[in-house]
Amino acid sequence: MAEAPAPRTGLILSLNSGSSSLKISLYRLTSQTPPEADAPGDPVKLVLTSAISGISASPTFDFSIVDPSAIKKDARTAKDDAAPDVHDHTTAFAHFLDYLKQEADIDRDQIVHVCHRIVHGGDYYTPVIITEESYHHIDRLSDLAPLHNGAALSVIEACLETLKQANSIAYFDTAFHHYIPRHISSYAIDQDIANKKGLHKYGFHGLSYAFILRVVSRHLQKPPADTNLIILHLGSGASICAIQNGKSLDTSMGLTPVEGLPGATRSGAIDPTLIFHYTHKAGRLSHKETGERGVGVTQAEEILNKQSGWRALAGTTDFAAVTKQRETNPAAQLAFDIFADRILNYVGAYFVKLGGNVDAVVFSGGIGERSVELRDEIIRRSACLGFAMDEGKNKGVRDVEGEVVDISAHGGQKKVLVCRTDEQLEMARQCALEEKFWL
Ligand SMILES: Nc1ncnc2c1ncn2[C@@H]1O[C@H](COP(=O)(O)OP(=O)(O)O)[C@@H](O)[C@H]1O
Ligand SMILES: CC(=O)OP(=O)(O)O
Ligand SMILES: [Mg+2]
Repeated sequence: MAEAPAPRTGLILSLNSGSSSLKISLYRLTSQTPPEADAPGDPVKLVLTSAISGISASPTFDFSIVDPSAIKKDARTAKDDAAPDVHDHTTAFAHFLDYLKQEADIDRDQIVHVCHRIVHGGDYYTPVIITEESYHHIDRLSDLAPLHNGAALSVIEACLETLKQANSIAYFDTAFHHYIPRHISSYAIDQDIANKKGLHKYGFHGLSYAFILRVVSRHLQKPPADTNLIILHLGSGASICAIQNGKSLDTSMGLTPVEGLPGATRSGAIDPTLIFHYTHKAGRLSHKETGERGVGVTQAEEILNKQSGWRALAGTTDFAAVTKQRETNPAAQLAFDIFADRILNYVGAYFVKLGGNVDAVVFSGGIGERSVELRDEIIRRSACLGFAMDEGKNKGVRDVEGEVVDISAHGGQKKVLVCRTDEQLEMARQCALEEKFWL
């Protein structure tokens, strides 16, 4: 007789090191027995959530306990929104651990797995437990994601030190894009060199796209494998993905997250030779602090990743401020207009690539979920593709309540949706369902 699987207990901590934020969620398993992958409901239940935003500008801190049984009796009542002692992902994580100790009735030893969002996985396409080998693999890719991999590794190091009993597991943004057809993921360069050095489109925000595909297809009452979408993930880093029959067909980011749309501090796509006219020191190593772990990047990479985007155009990394300042500040108007223009380039191209077979255009990410003005601009200007939005519904969505909100105009041929993405839940869910992590 087959042996019954061991009961599963414990907590899963999910950490999402974004370029401007550290988002953290803690979950309990909903069942001690292994759930089916297609079972309704989530295999995990949220206990608490925390976010440190604006990490390198003016950090703010949010901490909220969802499960009342996890609230500590003598919790301090003051909850600081500013986090002056935070200046990078390591100090952000330390700030969270301090709050966890003070506010939550949680035995840290119950945390069995810590899921880490790793932006660049190179040729790793499935989640891996952090070992010396996988750690060095991620480290070697740091210069292909200079705002991300190093920051995530610093948080991994802190976890290995403070949560010794837990496995640290890496989940890769790049995995979702693994099956992009070769003629779309290849650059028109010497293929021997491209293959030897892994120079192709990887694509990012994959955990977000996986989450959105799942909840939007459920909302549309279609199997994911029959769902076709144009998803806009617009945050400090912004990208767009064309989903055909539940798979990534194309996405705007490339070898690195700098390709495609501009962002808070990133240029987005430029003529690749521009950088040599911008500075004659493009290839030299940057003398500036190159991230928490001092990853060596060139001046070109420093300029295109950290000194461009809204920061360079409008003097702020906050797109809400860019939007607000438009009336009085032409530089802010230019930043807004450039973003809208580049987004429209992809909406048009992906609509054509999908042969017009698009169930919905979906807005997500910090900007996509909150900017009434940007959604209005994009949908108004893509009306020729059959998208139409209800102005009242659009204005009503400041913060998405629930996972998906339909803001389409009545009678519109194609749906316009806003989806609150949740990369932490996507990782925790995959972790709970992955048998090999629970043996
Ligand atoms: N009300 C708002 N209107 C427009 N943009 C906003 C608003 N609130 C937040 N944002 C933008 O969202 C960005 C954060 O996006 P998010 O996806 O959470 O970040 P990250 O890229 O670090 O994961 C902020 O930098 C800010 O520009
Ligand atoms: C890939 C990327 O740019 O991620 P984020 O938007 O979280 O910084
Ligand atoms: Mg993000």
